[in-house]
Amino acid sequence: MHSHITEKHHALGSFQPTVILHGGAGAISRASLSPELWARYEASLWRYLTDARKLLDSGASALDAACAAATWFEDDPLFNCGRGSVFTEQGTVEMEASAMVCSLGPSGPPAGQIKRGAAVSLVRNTRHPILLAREVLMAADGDGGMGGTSTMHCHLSGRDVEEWGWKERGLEKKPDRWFWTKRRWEEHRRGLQKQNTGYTYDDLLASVDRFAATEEEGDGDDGVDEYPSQGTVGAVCLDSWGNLAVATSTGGLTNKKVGRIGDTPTIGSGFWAETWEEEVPEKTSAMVQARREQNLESETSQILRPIAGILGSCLTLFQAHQEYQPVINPPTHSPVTPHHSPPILDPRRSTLRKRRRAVAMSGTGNGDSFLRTNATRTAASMCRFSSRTSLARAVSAVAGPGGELQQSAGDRWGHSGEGQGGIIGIEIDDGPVSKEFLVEQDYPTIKSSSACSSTKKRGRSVFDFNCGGLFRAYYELDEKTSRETPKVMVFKEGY
Ligand SMILES: NC(=O)C[C@H](N)C(=O)O
Repeated sequence: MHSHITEKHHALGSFQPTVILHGGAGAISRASLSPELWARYEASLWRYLTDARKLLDSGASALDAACAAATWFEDDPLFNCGRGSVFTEQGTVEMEASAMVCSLGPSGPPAGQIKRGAAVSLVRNTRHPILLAREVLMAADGDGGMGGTSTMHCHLSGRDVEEWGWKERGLEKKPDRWFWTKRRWEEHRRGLQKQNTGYTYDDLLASVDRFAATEEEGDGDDGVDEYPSQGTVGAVCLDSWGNLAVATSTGGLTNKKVGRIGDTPTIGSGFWAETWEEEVPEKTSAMVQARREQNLESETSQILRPIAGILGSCLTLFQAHQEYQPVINPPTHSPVTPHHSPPILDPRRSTLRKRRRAVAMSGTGNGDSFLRTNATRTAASMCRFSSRTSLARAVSAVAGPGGELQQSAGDRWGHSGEGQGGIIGIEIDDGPVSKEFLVEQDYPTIKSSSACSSTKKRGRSVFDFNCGGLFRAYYELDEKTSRETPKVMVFKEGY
């Protein structure tokens, strides 16, 4: 089943691999999610989480592991992607997928670095749309019929790219009915209730298939009736070399217009990965810091004492303009406020060093809202342009309660699915900075911080959502024992 691991590396690197998955977000409630149905989601998420982690631990790259996890979801009719995708208004299936990578590792560019991100949309008959997105990501000049500048395209759509995937890249083609599930069909019909024509799922199966029927058929009845489909899937992986990768796959929204493109294949909206370098105060021991401060005090007083009287008020003004870094205040609309104002760091008191950081994210929810807010790049930009902002904080500001997505729905919030969603992600950096420097702590960062005794550097897995639930799976770290435990959740609290 898990046949998409392509690379094995012999020596593992200095990062502790990790993975976080989502299986969709939306107005999920206990009433709509029976214990039996939850048990099925939990089992699938658990299996894909632990299997992806095994791949990473045995040397798979972040891109391989993230794409492999997405293919497992794509074959699982429980989720709205691949087999089990929702129907369009016209009763067709149009899938979308994307992949993106970035790296902190010193060992050269990871797979796909040249292009970094790529996506496909309007995919109808490819068994694993995520593998098609991956092929577009990897396509290089003179390679398999996508020569010239076309190799640099980062979003391809429709029949031609599918044909290329099947013919040039050996991807698997499946007939329409492979993707049709009774559950999605019922959802589709319920959504179109007002125009009910009495056309049934059996009629659908009997209708003209674009291909001859094959031995494999869609999962006719998966026993799931009521739960509204939100199940876009996403996998964010960190491999041992400090590469981050994100893979996202979806059937889109139930009864979407034919031809509608959502956030999943739109770079910066439903997925993003980015690395950068920034200057931060070096983490120094308390003694060194105290000595430095003493020296600074005495230097300052030697210079200033004779002219203190004259310059007094001017100096105050001058210092006010020497603040090291703009502090991003939490958005005023967000109920999430840090308990303390972080101190302003004086560059004269700290040695600056270069720090490399990287983040990768996958979103799920109302894709049009993700498009309108450019959700995932917005969160990355908060981190990038204020080095004091953690990914946990940025994700909450965008996808948490009262955040940017919710705000974007305006008066329509709560009346439709607009604005609803969630984001998962992983953040890594190449070394610690003083705690006071960071504006964070009060956000749902999963305990996986670098502050543990292991010699491996760790990523920080994060998530937040503004709606009833987010199907998610990740590893939680016990800082005392350094043991990591797989965790599968849907609501804020346990099921
Ligand atoms: N369930 C989802 O996440 C749907 C997807 N974001 C879309 O709007 O296409």
